[in-house]
Amino acid sequence: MQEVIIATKNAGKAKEFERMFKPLGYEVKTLLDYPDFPEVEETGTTFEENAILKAETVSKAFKRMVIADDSGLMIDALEGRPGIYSARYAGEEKDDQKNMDKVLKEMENTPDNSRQARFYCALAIAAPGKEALTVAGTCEGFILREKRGAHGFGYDPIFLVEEKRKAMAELKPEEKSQISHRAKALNKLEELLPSYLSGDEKA
Ligand SMILES: O=c1nc[nH]c2c1ncn2[C@H]1C[C@H](O)[C@@H](COP(=O)(O)OP(=O)(O)OP(=O)(O)O)O1
Ligand SMILES: [Mg+2]
Repeated sequence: MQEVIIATKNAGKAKEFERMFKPLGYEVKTLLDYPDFPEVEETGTTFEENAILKAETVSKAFKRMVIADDSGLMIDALEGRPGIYSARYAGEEKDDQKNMDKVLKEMENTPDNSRQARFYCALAIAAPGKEALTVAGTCEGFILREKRGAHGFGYDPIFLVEEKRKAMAELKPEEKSQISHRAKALNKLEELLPSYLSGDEKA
């Protein structure tokens, strides 16, 4: 089976990429398979910049084609926060429960009709000798008032998926990987991949 390297140390993302790449005939390797590889610092100001940083750093080190994911939750009532700071919203330890608790607290007094939010996923692909390319996907929804469901990772328990009327964490993994921001971005990447690999980057 062909192999694809995803520049992530996030186990939740790794599982989702495994599920999404399997039908395409790819075995997924992530940085969890290379625990000594240092975490890439996310110094960019956009999801796209951070995804490129991660993809290019790992691609240069491995001399291989690499895909990276930078993603997060954007809440209208919080002017787009936590945004690119989603992973460390409640501190350096990247604790999903603490991050969700902080959001729930900040949204305590936000009325039901003002709780719109979206997940955003930027994927970057980098390969030796090629300029990196990015695509993005979003998933629309609302911030719940308490955690619901046990699937997924990150902010999934407090995010009501608009088209499903269920918390993201209540969706089975196969359902999430049909409708998620990550799935939509990956669909776009799939379309662009042949021309990227053949070197015709403008196509
Ligand atoms: O489908 C999702 N469902 C719930 N939460 C999600 C999702 N997608 C991203 N998120 C949240 C998790 C984390 O708080 C942040 C990603 O931060 P982000 O820097 O991209 O990932 P990370 O540091 O965990 O791993 P890495 O950089 O090694 O890929 O957004
Ligand atoms: Mg990160």
